[in-house]
Amino acid sequence: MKDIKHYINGQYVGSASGKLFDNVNPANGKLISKVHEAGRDEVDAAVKAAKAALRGPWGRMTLEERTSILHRVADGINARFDEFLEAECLDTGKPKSMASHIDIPRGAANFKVFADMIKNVPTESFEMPTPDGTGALNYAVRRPKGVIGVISPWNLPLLLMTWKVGPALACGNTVVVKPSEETPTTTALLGEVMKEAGVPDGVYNVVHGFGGDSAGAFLTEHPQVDGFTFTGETGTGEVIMKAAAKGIRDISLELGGKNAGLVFADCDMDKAIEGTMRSAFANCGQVCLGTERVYVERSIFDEFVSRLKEAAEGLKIGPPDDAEANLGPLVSLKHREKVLSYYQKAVDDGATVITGGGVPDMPAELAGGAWVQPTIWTGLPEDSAVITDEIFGPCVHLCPFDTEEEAIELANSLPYGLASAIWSENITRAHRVAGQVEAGIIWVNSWFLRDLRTPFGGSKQSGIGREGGVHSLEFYTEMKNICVKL
Ligand SMILES: NC(=O)C1=CN([C@@H]2O[C@H](COP(=O)(O)OP(=O)(O)OC[C@H]3O[C@@H](n4cnc5c(N)ncnc54)[C@H](O)[C@@H]3O)[C@@H](O)[C@H]2O)C=CC1
Ligand SMILES: O=C(O)/C=C/C=C(\O)C(=O)O
Repeated sequence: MKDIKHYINGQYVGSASGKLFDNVNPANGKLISKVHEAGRDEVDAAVKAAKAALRGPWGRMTLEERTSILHRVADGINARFDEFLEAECLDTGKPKSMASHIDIPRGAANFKVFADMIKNVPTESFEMPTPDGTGALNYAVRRPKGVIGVISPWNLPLLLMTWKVGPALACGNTVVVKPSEETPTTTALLGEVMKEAGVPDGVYNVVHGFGGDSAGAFLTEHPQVDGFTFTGETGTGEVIMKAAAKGIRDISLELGGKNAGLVFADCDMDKAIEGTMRSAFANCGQVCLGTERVYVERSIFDEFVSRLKEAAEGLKIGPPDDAEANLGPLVSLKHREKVLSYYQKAVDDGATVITGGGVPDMPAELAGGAWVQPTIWTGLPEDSAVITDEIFGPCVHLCPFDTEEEAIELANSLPYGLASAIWSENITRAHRVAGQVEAGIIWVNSWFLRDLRTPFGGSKQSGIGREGGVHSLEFYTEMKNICVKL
């Protein structure tokens, strides 16, 4: 049985405690590997290696050298594409058809895009008058922030981890990554690619383990980490924020959501159905940008419900290797328990179950997997927990509205503000509504269309800060102003 070790200072090392935990395939419940759980000592060694590497060859490299290495990292991921794909799909159960188009290519792109960006983004400069008439020149330079603690989730493991590691390294930082305990493999594998690409030892470190009282907490409590970037649940974000406050460390938090889709009667129905299918069911509903509540203008409500039902019932549930499958399992049986508890709650709160609501029949070899049916409800009151909580499953509640004002009010009614999808062919309305929905990311007539140069993050309880484009560079660097009296 394969064991997955930490990657510290350029070496794979096991835990001194000998503590290992199981990494289970969610498609069949079988053990994939054993994973070393880091104690405080391994986390300390990783942070110290990262600190030392800042002063080593990495810190002395020219921008050109550093960015060429990051291009080699991207090329290295692509060269081992099938290995990354296999590992990601074993850990998550997601269809290979999806991971080969989204997860793995984005893992490589996250290095290339930010390596190119850091070379091309200017900094500011201001000339100023002085009383003696000679003047002064101010100019800003970027310096790395230091050691960045990266705590990443399980839903898009390689994509979301590299979304942080790519810009952090492009800006000259070093990192200690704590991947989700559910999906450790691709983060571990990336250590090999880093080595092959010539990334100096200590620049990229990985420690495995859980959150509280384990590797995650040990990392956030470590005083030599200079900043933290995290994607995951809002409650976890609060805990990390508290830990970061000690020592005044910077944070970037991309947290939970309960995003609204708004479908107006003047939409292109085919596009709205196709888009809502993806925003409700892609990655088995485990995308923070997904729309678990969709409000549909009353005049097209019945048609929308029946067409979405037909499309959802056409989804093919299956394991990663099934080329026809477009719905994999949830990440774990534990997560399925949570999702199924909301399926039950929906019934208790009086929902009409349009489709799904339970566990599908699967062949015997997949019976131990974390399968759930794609589910559509109508008829729930807006204060039901099914409407107010992030479920993170393949489910959506559909609710009719009568006016644009009502749709906006419904979209804005929750304390989250991550994303929204608006469906309307009336461009004036689309702009007007987009401007009023309280969320960091609004898609009009699309969903999850990503340009990595754009600001990405949530408002309200969906996060603090923005990453993407120059916003990543802002977070991963310290801007220093140099004022020269002429
Ligand atoms: N992308 C997103 O927005 C995600 C949202 N979620 C939501 O969170 C719910 C729970 O899933 P979890 O995996 O438990 O999410 P989580 O937020 O607890 O875990 C995400 C990462 O944070 C780490 N972590 C947890 N507690 C920590 C702590 N005290 N200190 C430092 N690191 C810590 C975990 O080990 C993991 O690497 C899901 O049902 C879903 O609703 C989960 C994963 C991703
Ligand atoms: O950066 C992206 O394109 C995707 C982001 C998705 C999440 O942050 C998520 O699902 O957690």
